[in-house]
Amino acid sequence: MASIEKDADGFYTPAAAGAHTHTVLTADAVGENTDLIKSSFEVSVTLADQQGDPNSPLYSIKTFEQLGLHQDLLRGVYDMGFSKPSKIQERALPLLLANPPQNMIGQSQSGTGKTAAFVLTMLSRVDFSINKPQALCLAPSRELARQIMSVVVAMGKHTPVQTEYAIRDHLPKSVTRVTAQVIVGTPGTMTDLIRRRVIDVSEVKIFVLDEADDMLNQDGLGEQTLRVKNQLPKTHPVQIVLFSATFPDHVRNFANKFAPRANKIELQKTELSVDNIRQFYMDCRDEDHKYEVLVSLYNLLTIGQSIIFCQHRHTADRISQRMTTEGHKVASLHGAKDASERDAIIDSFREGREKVLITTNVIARGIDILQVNMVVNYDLPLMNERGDWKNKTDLQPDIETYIHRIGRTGRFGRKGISINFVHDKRTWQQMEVIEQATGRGIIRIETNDLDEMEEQMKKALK
Ligand SMILES: Nc1ncnc2c1ncn2[C@@H]1O[C@H](COP(=O)(O)OP(=O)(O)OP(=O)(O)O)[C@@H](O)[C@H]1O
Repeated sequence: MASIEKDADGFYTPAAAGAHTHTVLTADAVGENTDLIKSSFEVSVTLADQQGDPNSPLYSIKTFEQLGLHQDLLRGVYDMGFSKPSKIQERALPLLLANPPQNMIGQSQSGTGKTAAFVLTMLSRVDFSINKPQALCLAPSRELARQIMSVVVAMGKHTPVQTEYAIRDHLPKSVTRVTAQVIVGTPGTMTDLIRRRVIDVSEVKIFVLDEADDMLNQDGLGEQTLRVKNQLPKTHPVQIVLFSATFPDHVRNFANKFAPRANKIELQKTELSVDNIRQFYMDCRDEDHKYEVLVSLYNLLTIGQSIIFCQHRHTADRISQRMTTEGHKVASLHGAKDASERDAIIDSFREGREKVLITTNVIARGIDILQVNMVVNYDLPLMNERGDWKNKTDLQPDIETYIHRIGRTGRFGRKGISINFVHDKRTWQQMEVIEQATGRGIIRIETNDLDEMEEQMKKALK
């Protein structure tokens, strides 16, 4: 790997922002004035405004043409309806596409378009005349791996790219060789397929970790992720690309070793979450009251779509079963369900067939469903110092998971709201810690004042 010149602190500093243009759809361009068209028109106008605001993470002075993408990929990007790059895309893509390839540690808020940045890089690195794996991408959940793959397929639509999954229960045991060029998966299955030589890594040129801080967490997926990296060829450089909305201090050192001499795009601690997500809390009397409050919110939860996060699988099961018995339509998703069941549940939620999804941290990261306008932290995310929440001692608020959970709403400049349930002094203090760490106010709403909640919701989502 060629060494890279950087500033005295070792960081890449992008050029100062200059003039910008607004891209606004005209009423004629959107056609008839149905509600759906009107709302997509409003979103487009808002996005265009934000993409022209230098303080927004969606801001860019460049066009996709100026970022050095191949014509076929540009067509893919425009087919997806993107008109201008976001800040992370504008800053990261020229560095990611430079030759010789350079490593990257990239940070940008949730919902600001990191996926496109690394997917376009993977597709740019592939030699389509070689039928061997060349780009590997790992994510912490099968749901996220499947979503990333949908972006690879959409952006690569005008290329001959072949793709394959490395997720549990996907490839039949009879498959002995994968010829696809881009492989997206989870670390356990990826390691296994490489070890069994079903995936031949001899031509791999780029290795991407989405949600990289999670993938490198030494008490979680870190060991398996490192195993994949150690299986990669030593005969030629492999570009290592790490992306996340969060990089807590305890994984930064490991990230720097994992992606040596990387170009870095970093956020300040005060910029971690986007301000289009309004945060609220409700002070419940006890655990059982939390359930009653959730049920009382059902009508508001179903205005758009909502995701309810619990700390444990059994809580997700318990409240979804109880709500279902009481006549509400909800789905529940967690890691103890079968692979095929998980796929069916998330697909059905994505298609809007269910409006309320009760889940655990399994989909706290990366999942991109634009209609989700509400996130409820039924339980606040907690962990102990070692990043382990199963061992109940010494549990502290898990700031990173909180940021990712609320980031399931407010995607790419849209408005969203989050509601935290607290029910005793301890949970109240935990929420205070979260409020301080994220630097954003969390507003109280009375548990019995649904009118106030509705009013606040209208204001927040306007
Ligand atoms: N340049 C663009 N113009 C319009 N929409 C975009 C653009 N780039 C990305 N998007 C859309 O924005 C949404 C969020 O993008 P993406 O899922 O990549 O966010 P992310 O930064 O990876 O978020 P997270 O940290 O939650 O994983 C997606 O629906 C994506 O299609």
